[in-house]
Amino acid sequence: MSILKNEPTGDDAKSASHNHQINDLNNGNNAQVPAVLVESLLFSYVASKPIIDIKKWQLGKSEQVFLYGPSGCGKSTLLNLISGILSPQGGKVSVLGTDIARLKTSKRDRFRAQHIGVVFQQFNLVPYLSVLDNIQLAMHFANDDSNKTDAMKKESTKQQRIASMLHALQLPSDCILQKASELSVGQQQRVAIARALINKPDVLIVDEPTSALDAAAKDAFMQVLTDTAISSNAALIFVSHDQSLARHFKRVESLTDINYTAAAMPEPERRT
Ligand SMILES: Nc1ncnc2c1ncn2[C@@H]1O[C@H](COP(=O)(O)OP(=O)(O)OP(=O)(O)O)[C@@H](O)[C@H]1O
Repeated sequence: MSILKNEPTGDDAKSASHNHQINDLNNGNNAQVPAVLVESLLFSYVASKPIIDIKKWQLGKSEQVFLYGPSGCGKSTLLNLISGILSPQGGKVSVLGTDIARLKTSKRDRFRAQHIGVVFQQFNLVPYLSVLDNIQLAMHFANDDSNKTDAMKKESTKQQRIASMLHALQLPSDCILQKASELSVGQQQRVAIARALINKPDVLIVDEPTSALDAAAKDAFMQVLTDTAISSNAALIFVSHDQSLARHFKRVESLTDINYTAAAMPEPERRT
């Protein structure tokens, strides 16, 4: 599925903005800089109950990891820290060398839109919008007005790019104008991947979106997800409690092994 790398796009604008931002911030275009680096990370929702305590964890550029752990061990919390939705009380998360929590809100939102793609458990598609509009919304948030090129502005180019992405994800071309709510669960998952990848993120974060699928559909979803992440050159963090999905990954880790707090928590699933 090399089309994701070859289609005509507003990439010039994106990479100019990308390089400028990364050079400015922390020299993140250096191949040595990991996609994600977690150092001495501490987070709690309430002071007396720390949820995340990770000394060091990292993910290389284009690397794929399966991170599993029981319900409540902090998987979604960690993903929210990595994507800058939550800010830690201690330590830091660097994405491409940038300490995302230290960016001002508007820069953080732009950085997230340009460099991080997220597929949520519930997909978070806008149900009454078409597939096209759902994906264009993500493109809009990543758009850097100061670096817009004519190509990026052209509606037809955007639509062509979305159509290529949907094709790569094996979605029928006529679904592009359908409302998200009219699609099957499996189709919605693929649209959620398309939306997460449309801005060519450096890091793709996927939070257990397979629970509604049967075994065969899960396998097909995992295959298309990992293939698309590879062809997009995105590092992939996939979290789940379902260890049967681990076989799709070379790197498999338990969050309870890297998170001191989770390891110390009395989880019902580990007591049995
Ligand atoms: N907004 C919040 N305020 C307070 N506590 C929270 C909040 N969100 C999550 N928690 C708690 O933090 C812990 C970790 O939650 P989190 O959602 O990260 O776990 P998870 O591993 O993703 O779980 P699941 O697999 O069920 O989605 C849980 O004990 C949860 O109750």
